Amino acid sequence: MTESDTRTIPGYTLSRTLGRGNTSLVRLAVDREGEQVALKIPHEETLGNQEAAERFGNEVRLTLQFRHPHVVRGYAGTAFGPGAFLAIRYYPDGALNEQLARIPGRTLPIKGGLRILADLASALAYLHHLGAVHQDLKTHNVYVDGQGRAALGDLGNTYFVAQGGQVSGSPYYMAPEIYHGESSSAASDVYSLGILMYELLSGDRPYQGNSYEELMVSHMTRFPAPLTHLNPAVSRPLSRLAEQALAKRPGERPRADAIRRALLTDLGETPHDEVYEDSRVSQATQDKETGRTTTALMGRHGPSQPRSAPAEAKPEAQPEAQRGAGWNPFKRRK
Ligand SMILES: Nc1ncnc2c1ncn2[C@@H]1O[C@H](COP(=O)(O)OP(=O)(O)OP(=O)(O)O)[C@@H](O)[C@H]1O
Repeated sequence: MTESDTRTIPGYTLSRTLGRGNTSLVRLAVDREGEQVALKIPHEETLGNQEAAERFGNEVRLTLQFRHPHVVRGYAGTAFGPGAFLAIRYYPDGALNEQLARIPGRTLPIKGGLRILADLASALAYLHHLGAVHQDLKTHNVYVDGQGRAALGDLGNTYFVAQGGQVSGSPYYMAPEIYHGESSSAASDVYSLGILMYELLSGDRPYQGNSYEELMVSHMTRFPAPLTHLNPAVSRPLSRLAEQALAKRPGERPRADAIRRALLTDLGETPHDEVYEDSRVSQATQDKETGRTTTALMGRHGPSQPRSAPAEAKPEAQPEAQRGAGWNPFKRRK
């Protein structure tokens, strides 16, 4: 039992633990309106480490700021200090990796997979439209509701390109240029989406490796079989787009919105242009769908300082990469 297990958050009745990540403990809770929410409570070590605390503060700030049906909805939060927390929409089935682990063969019905991917492409197109990059698209950060609609969560590493940010990513999903130590971009998010397309539509991630170095070589030098060969239910145009999303050069990758359109076409729908609400945060706004008041209680935080991004993503700057034993291809490199 840690300090985050015993903390109380004013205004919420806490119940069972939903999960425990590297940054926070996630508890099911009921708010003042009697609605269930997931409460993210940072670990003591997170609050005690400036970089981790800033990442949590960033997640609170951006989750409350962004407004999109396929970005996990934030209801309230405190970004910094001993009372830091984030209240978000509760997903009873947990994260997508946990859902997949319960499905034999880890393979979703084709329409379910296409729908999740279309929702995620829509979320990325929205972030990219705002000039932001997510940097950590993976099944662990995707939440799917009872209707099979997906939302992208975990915005701790998201940053606005114009303001600069620290490069990060998870080895299974990381674009070649990030392995090279270059900056992340909308195109590196699209690469991660390409990996997810293979994962959800073929049942396997396209690049494998038993160490950081093996996985890096795989991302940099190999080319996966066309998706349509692995799953004939995938149309040729979509298969081609998935291959392009995995282009080694960022400039050759399609935009997230083009992938959204192709996915909707495969679902038999006519893709329309998406119109975005103004996402600038107001301190207290009414949520249109739920009527719930969203309150952003923000402590000392602001846009992160521009940093020289690439250095920390370089393999040589990753001690875990050399250790081998602690190797976890899902773990965010930061
Ligand atoms: N909105 C939610 N609804 C239901 N369960 C959730 C929700 N958010 C998180 N969880 C559960 O809590 C676990 C930990 O959450 P998460 O991975 O976001 O933690 P974190 O510490 O913020 O992330 P990281 O480990 O990437 O730093 C998830 O794997 C999931 O099981």
